[in-house]
Amino acid sequence: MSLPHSVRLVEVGPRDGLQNEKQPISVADKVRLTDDLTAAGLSYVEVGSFVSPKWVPQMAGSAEVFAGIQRKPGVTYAALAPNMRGLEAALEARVEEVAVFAAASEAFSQKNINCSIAESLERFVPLMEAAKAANVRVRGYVSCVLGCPYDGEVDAAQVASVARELYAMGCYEVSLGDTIGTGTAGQTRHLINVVGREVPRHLLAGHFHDTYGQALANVYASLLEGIAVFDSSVAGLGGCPYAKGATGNVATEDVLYLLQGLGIETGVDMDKLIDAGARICEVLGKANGSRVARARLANR
Ligand SMILES: CC(C)(COP(=O)([O-])OP(=O)([O-])OC[C@H]1O[C@@H](n2cnc3c(N)ncnc32)[C@H](O)[C@@H]1OP(=O)([O-])[O-])[C@@H](O)C(=O)NCCC(=O)NCCSC(=O)C[C@@](C)(O)CC(=O)[O-]
Repeated sequence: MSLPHSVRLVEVGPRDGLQNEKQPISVADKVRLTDDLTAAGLSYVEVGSFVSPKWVPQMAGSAEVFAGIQRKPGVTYAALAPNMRGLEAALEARVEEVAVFAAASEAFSQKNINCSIAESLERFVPLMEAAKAANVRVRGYVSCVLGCPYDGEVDAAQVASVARELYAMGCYEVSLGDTIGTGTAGQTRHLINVVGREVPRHLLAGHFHDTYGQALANVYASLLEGIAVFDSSVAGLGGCPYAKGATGNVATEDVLYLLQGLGIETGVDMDKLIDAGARICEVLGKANGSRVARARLANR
């Protein structure tokens, strides 16, 4: 299969990247991060989550963040919503798209959203109907597609089954999450082949965490399988509360560098993106998780 001509980057830094940070981060800093990312040319940003603040305290101020951002035409500002309550809050905050999230492993589903996989899918049905009535598109996530911190190996057929359910209930795209970053390129290609029998490949996205340093290889393996949408996080922000030692998502700067080298269009400006990552790392007092950003910043 030939490589795609263009790729859509789904920037998840303000949500997946920040959700596990223990230190307080001001609404102003979250707003600035989102605005910096869209100024760099990113056309899709997951800004926050409308989940229980007891479960994810860092996302509690998402409505305020949505109220503060400068909405640019052509940019989609999205958020997670796990249930009807989350959807209602998201609609009130004028979220343009929501994402529901299920898991391919039972143990992770219980730990993350306190219910079984089947229960989570049932819970999404009224949410999907209400979102459709409000003219809001819904993206679906499947977590633990290449391994679970509790159950270990995850069968690709199980991932395909959950992805098929999300697609059948109306998710316009299904993002496959290697939550603990243990997957390899060979496993990724196999996964896409199996899931691709249930959901058309052009409606699949790759969401790779970099815990084992395999994320960029997995992005490339996915490109070879015809995937053209990738979730990534500026400066490689993030972690996973359920996987000790987990790092963040693949860094947006590193994915952009890979894509530029392949001549694949994204519409993102590397220098502005690096500035956005450098700024939020300064706010967090954290090292930059992007190898490309570190190299470029050292040479400025
Ligand atoms: C799903 C629930 C709510 C179930 O949580 P629960 O405790 O089973 O639900 P509940 O209905 O009994 O509600 C418990 C409390 O939360 C409140 N509540 C209930 N819903 C909401 C809501 N929407 N917004 C605000 N508050 C809410 C509700 O009102 C109640 O408040 P209380 O009466 O105790 O004061 C909870 O488990 C939860 O919020 N989980 C979120 C977990 C999460 O956000 N995880 C991170 C995102 S997923 C991810 O990162 C993976 C991904 C997507 O990136 C892909 C990958 O890498 O794998």
